[in-house]
Amino acid sequence: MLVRLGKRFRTESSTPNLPPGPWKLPVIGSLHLLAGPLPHQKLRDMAEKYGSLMHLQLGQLSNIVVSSPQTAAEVMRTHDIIFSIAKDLCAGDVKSKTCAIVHSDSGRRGIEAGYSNFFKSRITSQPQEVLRFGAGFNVADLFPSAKLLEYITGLRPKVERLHQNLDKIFESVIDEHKASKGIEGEPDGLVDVLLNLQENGDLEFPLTTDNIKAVIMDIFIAGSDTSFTTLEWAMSEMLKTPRVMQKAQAEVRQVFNRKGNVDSEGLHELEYLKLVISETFRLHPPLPLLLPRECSQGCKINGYDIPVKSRVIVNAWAIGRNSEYWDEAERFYPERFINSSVDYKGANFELIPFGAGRRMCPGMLFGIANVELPLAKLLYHFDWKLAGGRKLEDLDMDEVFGAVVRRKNDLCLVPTPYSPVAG
Ligand code: HEM
Repeated sequence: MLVRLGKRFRTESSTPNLPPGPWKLPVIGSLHLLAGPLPHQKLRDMAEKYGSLMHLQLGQLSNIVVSSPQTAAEVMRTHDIIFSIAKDLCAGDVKSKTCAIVHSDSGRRGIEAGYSNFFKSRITSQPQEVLRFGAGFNVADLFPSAKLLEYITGLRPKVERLHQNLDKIFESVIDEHKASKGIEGEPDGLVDVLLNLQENGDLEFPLTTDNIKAVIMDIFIAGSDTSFTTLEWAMSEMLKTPRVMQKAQAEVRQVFNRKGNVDSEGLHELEYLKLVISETFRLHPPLPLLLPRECSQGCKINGYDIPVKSRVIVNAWAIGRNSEYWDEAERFYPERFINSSVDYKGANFELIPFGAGRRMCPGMLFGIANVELPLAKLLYHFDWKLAGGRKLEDLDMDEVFGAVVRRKNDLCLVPTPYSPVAG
């Protein structure tokens, strides 16, 4: 008996004190509870029951789900060094190069020129596919030791095909840029900037052609759907709340009527539009679960043990709709940001559409510009109504989950051109 008791004592004392979480089945853990199309919503519902720091066993993976500003601050500010972004999404070395390039001046100018060239050409549906695979909720991802699952579920062949397609596109883009190097009148785009950096070697690290491809991919994948989705949600919410649409439109037209068109110079005068964008980020952060992090060494948070290799998921969507922090949290009400010190730049953990801490989005300023300018143009040049004579009450706000959460149903609108003279 004594031996038995001793064994039991040893086992109990070595059992980690995990954060609370739902019940689990053998092998799949709590995977069945996450079934359904919108994991960020399911995770929010579970967090209401188990708390803002929750343990969730999914297959072989131990997940820690964070759903409140305080816990997010604790994880992303205090424990940032311990949690690194999960390595399947991040060939770490390439990511740091991307960040350095996005932050460098020539990098930023190149990205602006490169974006328009790229969208004129061939990258169209690929970003969505990459983001879908990157979301980390594929069954094969949850059983990392069962390599066969990658083939049974078809994940590996699909990812490899996508990889080959993208590689061919990037290869041909790089070749074209090498061939047209030095042609007068051609502005330097992103690829030219990267090729120059590779040739002149003025970075702290050598830049290989594979690195260049990865950086291009990172920037276009991370920057295209995120901005577009925000634009679409902003338009949807304004249509649902005509008062906001009219106010935003009146502001844009008042600022730009003297010029007759919208350009980036007057954008800083659009104070109300900025509130609209903040409110859109609060209700519709394009990456609702940010990017998953991995715990590189065991640690304690709020008194609970966080095991090494746990995947840490921060539910930015749930945080933005947390009624303890936001009055009438589900209402689209841009005025809530008037005289508010809360913004989305990473210091206020109740609003983190760009993440926070060391791994915060390095493309934030560019992302905002990508939303502000087109939104101002849409509002200035057109009045909008729903297509097919549909009523505003019929406009749904259903979501579909990829790594970017976008509208489930397309937003079909009829534009009526606006003329400043008639206005
Ligand atoms: C509305 C636009 C955008 C939103 C909402 C957004 C949001 C985010 C979020 C939430 C993350 C993860 C941060 C974290 O987990 O803490 C991220 C990472 C990243 N974003 Fe953005 N982003 C946007 C636009 C852009 C643009 C335009 C670029 C590039 C030009 C970009 C490049 C990146 C990169 C490279 C990372 C990975 C950083 C790392 O791993 O350390 N993003 N973004």
